[in-house]
Amino acid sequence: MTAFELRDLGVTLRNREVFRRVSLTISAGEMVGLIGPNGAGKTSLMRAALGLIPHSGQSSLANLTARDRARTVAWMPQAREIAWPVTVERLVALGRLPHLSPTGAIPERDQALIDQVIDRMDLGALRLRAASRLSGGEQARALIARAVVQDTPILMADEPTAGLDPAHQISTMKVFRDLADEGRAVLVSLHDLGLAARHCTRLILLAEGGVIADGPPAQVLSANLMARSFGISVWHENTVSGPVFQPLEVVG
Ligand SMILES: Nc1ncnc2c1ncn2[C@@H]1O[C@H](COP(=O)(O)OP(=O)(O)OP(=O)(O)O)[C@@H](O)[C@H]1O
Repeated sequence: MTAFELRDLGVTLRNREVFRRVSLTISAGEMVGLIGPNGAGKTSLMRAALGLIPHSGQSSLANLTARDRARTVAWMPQAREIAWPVTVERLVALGRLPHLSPTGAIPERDQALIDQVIDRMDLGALRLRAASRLSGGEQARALIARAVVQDTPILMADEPTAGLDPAHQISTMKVFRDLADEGRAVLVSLHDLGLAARHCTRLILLAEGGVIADGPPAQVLSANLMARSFGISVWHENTVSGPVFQPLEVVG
């Protein structure tokens, strides 16, 4: 089942074309990693898909009202700013806002979901701490939890694992993968190609002003495409504990 579609999407910022003619269909159940070198346009692609920046072409999400969009897509931007001194528990609960009745009371069912996600994101010990005073990685986990609690059919996250320690990077990718396996569509931009290789069902490689590869991780992470897009040599092997991918050297 199609979760969202982009048709001939293009973004030009300050007279510079970032990418053009990107057409994609993302389906329910897919865990899609968006990869590409710095400045390739990963953030711009996600923001344009959400209708947050001017673009050419179409995105099936761009014309939703703000409320409908918040009920359809949980969006985790790269900038992680927690402006208010709310507790972690309250911050996560804010993810339910698009679903609340006008009285604003949190229903019991919602509280159970909030508790479950706090547990899943390993935030139990932090739940009564002021979110604005957590470390960068702890704040990232709280913001991911807020997005997960939104309980939407689509999840989009811009570099969600940046700044997390290895254990929390892995557990966060597993949470996203579980959400995809449960039938949601997940799109995450990633610089860690090892995590992308292990946890994504599909990779989209953005470079040279467009999508230059789209398919299963083993295909997109090929030596040729990695040399062409990132200028790196790589080591990639299927092991008993899953695919292992390691960038090796800068080439060319
Ligand atoms: N507000 C803006 N005005 C002008 N140019 C911009 C603006 N935002 C981004 N750009 C430019 O657009 C290009 C794509 O940026 P974008 O942040 O989408 O890339 P990215 O692939 O997400 O990069 P990174 O991996 O470094 O996060 C870059 O060259 C960037 O300098």
